[in-house]
Amino acid sequence: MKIAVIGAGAVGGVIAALADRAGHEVSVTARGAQLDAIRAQGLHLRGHWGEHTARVQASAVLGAKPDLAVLAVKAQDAAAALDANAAHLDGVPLVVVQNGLGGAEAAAAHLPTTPVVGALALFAASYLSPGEVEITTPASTYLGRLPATPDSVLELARQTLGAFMPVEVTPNFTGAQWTKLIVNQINALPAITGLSVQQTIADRRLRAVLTASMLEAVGVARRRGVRFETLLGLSDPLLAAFARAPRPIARLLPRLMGRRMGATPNPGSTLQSIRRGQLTEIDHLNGAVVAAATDAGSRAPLNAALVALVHRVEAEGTFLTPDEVARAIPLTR
Ligand SMILES: NC(=O)C1=CN([C@@H]2O[C@H](COP(=O)(O)OP(=O)(O)OC[C@H]3O[C@@H](n4cnc5c(N)ncnc54)[C@H](OP(=O)(O)O)[C@@H]3O)[C@@H](O)[C@H]2O)C=CC1
Ligand SMILES: CC(C)(CO)C(=O)C(=O)O
Repeated sequence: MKIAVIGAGAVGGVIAALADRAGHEVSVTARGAQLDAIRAQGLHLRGHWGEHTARVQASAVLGAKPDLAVLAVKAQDAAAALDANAAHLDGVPLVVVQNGLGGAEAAAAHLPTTPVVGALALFAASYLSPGEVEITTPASTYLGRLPATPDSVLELARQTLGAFMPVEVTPNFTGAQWTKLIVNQINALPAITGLSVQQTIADRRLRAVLTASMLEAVGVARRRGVRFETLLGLSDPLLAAFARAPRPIARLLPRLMGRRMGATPNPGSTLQSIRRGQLTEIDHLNGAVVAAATDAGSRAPLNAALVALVHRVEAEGTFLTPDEVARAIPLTR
């Protein structure tokens, strides 16, 4: 099958390399040093799903219509990437792999003649040098149909991707987006401190901030009537118990999440953008919690403070120490 991946970074690079290893005819779009490296020496995958060098067709924009396309750019780049490739996406099933709320829905609204499947990657991947992608934690990718997407398109995506990577389908995609957004509360602190996800969770001061921001995000979701989908060990009843638990008990949940992530250092996708000197996706992660709170007539001050600190690091290029974070985000409990 002809599979195109738009945005062959960490997640897109993994999917493209796995599709190539499975024998598909793969084309990717990329830019800058990543495009040059893929053209010159292929796309090299390593980590939990083995080693593979994929010699794929690489360009700045797609040159032909594929049978299935995957969009794997950060949220802030999605509209421009869709516009640039729109000529070859008309009627083509498109899997949108994006954290945050509403990425798949926005893509579907942007390209009304393209049937869209939403996807949440639960695996963790790093792209820290051009042409090299690494799986740091293996896990499934959850797929969900949008209201206007035919079942046959979801089934095509499930069968095609599921043949070379672990895939699950959920009927509660909104709930899955919210559970993943709770998991992605882990993204901001590594971007602020330069520490890995595992180091962040191991630090008592940072774990306290993380727990508090997760509790705030769970509260916002509840006020909006969200039923969390079960993923990565987080379920609706578990998150309800987390919200009710005394704070020292609640702080065990990030520890559990860290343990599930394993020992390979995971910078998270937001710190990876900082390390590459790029703007981050934070407005679509903690920023989405702030927007959802505002929509529900309430506030999410901790999530807003984390967004502001990530923007400060983007602008100044200097990480904060855990003590500086604790001073910048004083907790009442
Ligand atoms: N990394 C991870 O572990 C996980 C990430 N996610 C989510 O998946 C999505 C993708 O993240 P991730 O793979 O980490 O991001 P990356 O930044 O690693 O990859 C995106 C790639 O797309 C490129 N790109 C952006 N716009 C265009 C364009 N118009 N044309 C061609 N290439 C383009 C980027 O180039 P450039 O580098 O120049 O910006 C980059 O190489 C995000 O929503 C993220 O939150 C979900 C689960 C895990
Ligand atoms: C869950 C996590 C942190 C995995 O790396 C992720 O989704 C991200 O980095 O954006």
